[in-house]
Amino acid sequence: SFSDSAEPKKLQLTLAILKPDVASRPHIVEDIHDIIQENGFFFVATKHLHLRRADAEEFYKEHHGKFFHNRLVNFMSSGHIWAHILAREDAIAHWRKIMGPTKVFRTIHSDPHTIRGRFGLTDTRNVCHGSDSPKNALKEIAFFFPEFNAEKWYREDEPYYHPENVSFCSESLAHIPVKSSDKKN
Ligand SMILES: Nc1ncnc2c1ncn2[C@@H]1O[C@H](COP(=O)(O)OP(=O)(O)OP(=O)(O)O)[C@@H](O)[C@H]1O
Ligand SMILES: O=c1ccn([C@@H]2O[C@H](COP(=O)(O)OP(=O)(O)O)[C@@H](O)[C@H]2O)c(=O)[nH]1
Ligand SMILES: [Mg+2]
Repeated sequence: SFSDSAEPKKLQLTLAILKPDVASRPHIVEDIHDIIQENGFFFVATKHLHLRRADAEEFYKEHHGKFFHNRLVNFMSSGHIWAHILAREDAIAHWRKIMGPTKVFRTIHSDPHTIRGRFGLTDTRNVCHGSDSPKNALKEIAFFFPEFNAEKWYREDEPYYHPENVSFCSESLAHIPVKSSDKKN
């Protein structure tokens, strides 16, 4: 049954961001949300927000001192973004694969059918972000969704995330699992 918590955990969580270059273009956001669903990801939670400069500094502090750091932080705090907790088997690697390589000026030639290859503007304004390791995924999820308890999610929700057992709420941009206690038999 779906609720057997002894089942091995199948889904991995990652943090995806749609950056200000695309977040300001609703039709592209819709296309990317469709691509995410077509690739078998579940939307666990979504926020539409505007980072303050200091928050963008904090989020990208691993890049402090690099030549692109200042423009990256300015860019990331220049407008609204979408933050998504996504779940899928191998979510971290798969999301980065469909995003495509970082540098858009190369990616438009090498991987034109990836998300960055299709929609990217420049090496900075490159559409999207994806966590690069399980440890960073949890850190980044906590940054944007401090109220989200990953341990509790794995315990109470992950077993219910099956394609035939979730409904997509387009208002909140989240897949809502149907738990057996909610089902009217
Ligand atoms: N050479 C560069 N020139 C301009 N901007 C860059 C360059 N390298 C990276 N950036 C910007 O900094 C971000 C973070 O760089 P990083 O090396 O972590 O790439 P990434 O992991 O592919 O991207 P992200 O962390 O946003 O998912 C990039 O997504 C891009 O916006
Ligand atoms: O000191 C520098 C500054 C820029 N670039 C490159 O210059 C290009 C344009 O920068 P970017 O894509 O960040 O443009 P922006 O979005 O800032 O207009 C990119 O290929 C960067 O990697 C570089 O190699 N060294
Ligand atoms: Mg990165």
